[in-house]
Amino acid sequence: MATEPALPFSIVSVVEDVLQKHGSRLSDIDLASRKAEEASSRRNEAARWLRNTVGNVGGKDMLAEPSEEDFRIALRSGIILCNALNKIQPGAVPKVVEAPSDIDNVPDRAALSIYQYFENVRNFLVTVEEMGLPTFEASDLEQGGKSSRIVNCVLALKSYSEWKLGGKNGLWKYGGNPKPPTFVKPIMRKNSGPFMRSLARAVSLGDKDSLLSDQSSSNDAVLHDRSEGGSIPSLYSLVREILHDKKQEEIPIIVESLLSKVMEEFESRVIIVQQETPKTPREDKASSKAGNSNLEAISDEEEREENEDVDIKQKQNHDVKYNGDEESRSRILKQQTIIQKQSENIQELKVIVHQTKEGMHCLHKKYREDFINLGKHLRSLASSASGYQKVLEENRKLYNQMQDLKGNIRVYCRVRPLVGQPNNPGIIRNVEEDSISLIMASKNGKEVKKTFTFNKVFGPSATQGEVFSDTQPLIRSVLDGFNVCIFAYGQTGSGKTHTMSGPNNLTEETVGVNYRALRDLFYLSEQRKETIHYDISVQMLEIYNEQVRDLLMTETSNKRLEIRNSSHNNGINVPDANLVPVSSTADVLNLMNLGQKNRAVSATAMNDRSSRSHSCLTVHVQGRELTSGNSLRGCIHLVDLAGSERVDKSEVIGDRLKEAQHINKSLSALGDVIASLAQKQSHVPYRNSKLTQLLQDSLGGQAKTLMFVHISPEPEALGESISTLKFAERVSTIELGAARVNKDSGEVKELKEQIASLKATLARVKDGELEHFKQPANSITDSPRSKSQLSSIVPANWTSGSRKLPRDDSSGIEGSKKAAPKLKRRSLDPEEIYTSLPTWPHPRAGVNGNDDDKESVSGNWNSRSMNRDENLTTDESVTGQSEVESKQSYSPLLSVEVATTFTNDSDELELTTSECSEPDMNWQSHLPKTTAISNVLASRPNKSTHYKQAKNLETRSMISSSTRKQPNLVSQSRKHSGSIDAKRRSGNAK
Ligand SMILES: Nc1ncnc2c1ncn2[C@@H]1O[C@H](COP(=O)(O)OP(=O)(O)OP(=O)(O)O)[C@@H](O)[C@H]1O
Repeated sequence: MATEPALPFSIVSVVEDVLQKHGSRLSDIDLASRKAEEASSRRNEAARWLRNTVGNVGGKDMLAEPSEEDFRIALRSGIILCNALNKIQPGAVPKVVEAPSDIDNVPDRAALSIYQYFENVRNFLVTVEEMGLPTFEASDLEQGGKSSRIVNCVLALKSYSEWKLGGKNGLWKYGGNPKPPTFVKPIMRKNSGPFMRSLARAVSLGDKDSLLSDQSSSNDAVLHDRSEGGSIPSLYSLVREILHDKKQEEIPIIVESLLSKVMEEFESRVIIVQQETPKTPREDKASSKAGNSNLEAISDEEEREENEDVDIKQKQNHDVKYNGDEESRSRILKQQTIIQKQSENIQELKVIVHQTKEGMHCLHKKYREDFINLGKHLRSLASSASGYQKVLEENRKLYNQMQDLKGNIRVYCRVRPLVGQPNNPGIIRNVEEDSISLIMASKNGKEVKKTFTFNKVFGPSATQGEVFSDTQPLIRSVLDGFNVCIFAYGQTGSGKTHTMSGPNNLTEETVGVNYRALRDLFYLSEQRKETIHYDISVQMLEIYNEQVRDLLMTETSNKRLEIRNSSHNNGINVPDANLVPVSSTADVLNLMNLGQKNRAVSATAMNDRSSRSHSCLTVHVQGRELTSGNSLRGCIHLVDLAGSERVDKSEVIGDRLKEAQHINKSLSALGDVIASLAQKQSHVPYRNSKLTQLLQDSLGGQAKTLMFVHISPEPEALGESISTLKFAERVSTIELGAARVNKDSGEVKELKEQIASLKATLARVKDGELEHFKQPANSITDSPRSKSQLSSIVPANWTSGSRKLPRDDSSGIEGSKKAAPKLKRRSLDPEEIYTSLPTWPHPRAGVNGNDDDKESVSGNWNSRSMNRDENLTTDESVTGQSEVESKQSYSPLLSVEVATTFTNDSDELELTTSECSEPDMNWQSHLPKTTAISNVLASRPNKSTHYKQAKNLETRSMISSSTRKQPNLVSQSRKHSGSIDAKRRSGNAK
């Protein structure tokens, strides 16, 4: 509920002003007669009441209308007063000294009066004061005293008596004019407080009636406590100061006049105040709100704070208005000013806070929008990344499909330039992109041009880089989990080693396929490192006289290495050979250097550095997809075959002859395998030679094969060249099924490894290879033996990425040169190469640094690997069974016959010897081509007349002369197979 606001001025201030304005005139008022009348009236009233109450005292009655002197004398003894008091309140004065009945006879009347005076008057005054009634001084009973105060006291008693007789209870409050403290020291009794407090309350703010009644009326009694305030002492003193020297009878008139003036002043001030009353803070706030839209957002809390401020101000205003102290008023005004300024500052701060909140809100909104947009952007990026991965997968798949369409056996032909005559074409007449024409002399002396077609033909001027550019896609397939075989075929001196390794003096331009292939592997694996982790390791093997040797051994060892089923050994078919991890091309060069040093080479009549052994650099790649954990493995065999020329030209005897026989045998076995693959026979005779065993996992439907056929342009090499080209042309017509990627999920891979390990252990136990059982050495880093070998191969400071063989390695090369003075070997010293190779950018990096994105890993690895797993055959070592097969399939012709014989048998042997015998292989029938290849091989010129030794004839009998002469190869081969076998057996017996 709303309360009336306090007035901005006090009663005291009004009375002060009125007194200042009219005080002098008040004193001029002649009120003597009125005062006298009023005093007489009041005295008579008091006298009558005493008379009625006390009656006769001492035989004398109080006069009804006594004079002032009579009234004083009558009361001077105190007896009437005490008796009157006891009448009102019995026992109030316990002992009243009565005057003797014969008071007139008392000798010392004056002394008795004094006695009475002291006892009765004192008791009366004390009691009256305790009752809260106005008192008077004892001297007022003497002559010259103020009888008006005695009258007041009596009238107060009368009023009290009437109040009490009226049956009222509680505290009786007297509003009369008490005795001023300045006249006499008040007698402070314990019960005097209530009377003084009631008087003080009566003269309070707005209680002008009580104030006036105090001074004027005889009905001075009941006043109501209606106000509170702290102005009583000031107001009291002001009025008292005006009235104290006035006569009793003048007071009512003075007060009346004063009151009227005060009323006028008061009313005028109220009017002024009402006119000047400022708008309330709430109204201010409302108008401020209307004018300032910014403040509309001020919260309720702020409004409450504002109201509190306003309340404080009002309270302070109130204090100021009602506090007459100018000093405190100015102090409060200062505080108000400060508060006002602070309030303004607060308002400014509130505006700033409001604006800041608005800004924060906007920022929050903006950030939220940005966040949402960022999320959308991220989602689209994630979607794009996912799509990109799918595109990559598809790209890889298409890439490998494209490779498949090109054929999994590809044949490239390369013609070496004529030695010392680079511009002399020799027997080569024309070289196209995919064909080569030779000039042959016919029987009648005319020249006959013979053309052969291949996947690619490189003329004498083709560079090493050009040759490799068409090989590169196969290298990438290795990282996609395919097996690849690249081998160089051709007669001695035709340039096989030049293509695979490079010439004697290696430069950036002249390094061969081996080095470039590994460099590509490292480059691509680095590009794919975000998705796939690759481990690359290398083996170097040599097949010499049908014995497998480790070219990475550091000590001379005649230990025969066994070739095993690679599926049992994590893709490694010669587990006992050193397998050296490599991480840079420098590692590769060092290893190739070591292998070159260990390679068995021997002099021949045709080429002082021709190798009479097959060398094979095998690179094993293990990949692990970082996201899925799937693993894949691929390997590439880089084979530099021994010379394919016929033995009679080599003019060798003894050991050289034996070497030639083994070489021919292995090359014939290679021809058998390829012919079988062309026939899509269920059995492929891989076991007929160490070479085909070694390359088994990289020949056929599981792999991609590239044959480099090398041709010498010399006229005297024409026969060998024609023979080689015919063989190669037939091979180039072979179409195999799609290659399969070797990819296992992590679980399948683990299980397969366990199975392979168990079966390998079982096989070794059967073979009595307990030592191997105890120390399986799949990797040079896995077995102590391999580690010791590695430490002997590699110096202690040879670490990955910076491996270099010491300088004295070249002395080792020199040593080998001394051992074989006719032989040269090319330098693979990394330092030599590096000094001649300033920088070696990736061939395609300059065009598009993201080749891998274009040609990448194939898809559906899992499905393929699962199919492959399901088709796993009985696990038996491929070793130890070649004898059986060699009897059945010795030459291409025989292989056709044998295949025809065994195709429907599907004996266990076939199932266990080749994964190519899987029933789901997509072989195509090319029977006429089979005849053709037979013709190619059979149509080799009968060089028996050139053989200078009878043993050479036996060697050449691998391809039956009678068969070669017959066009119907199949029937003829069948017809003569028995005699061929007889010849071979005879030769073997010799
Ligand atoms: N394309 C070529 N360009 C230039 N020189 C070549 C080329 N091919 C081979 N030669 C050179 O011909 C010679 C014989 O080559 P290479 O040793 O590579 O023959 P090969 O077939 O490996 O012989 P072998 O069977 O005895 O190992 C070497 O001096 C070699 O540098």
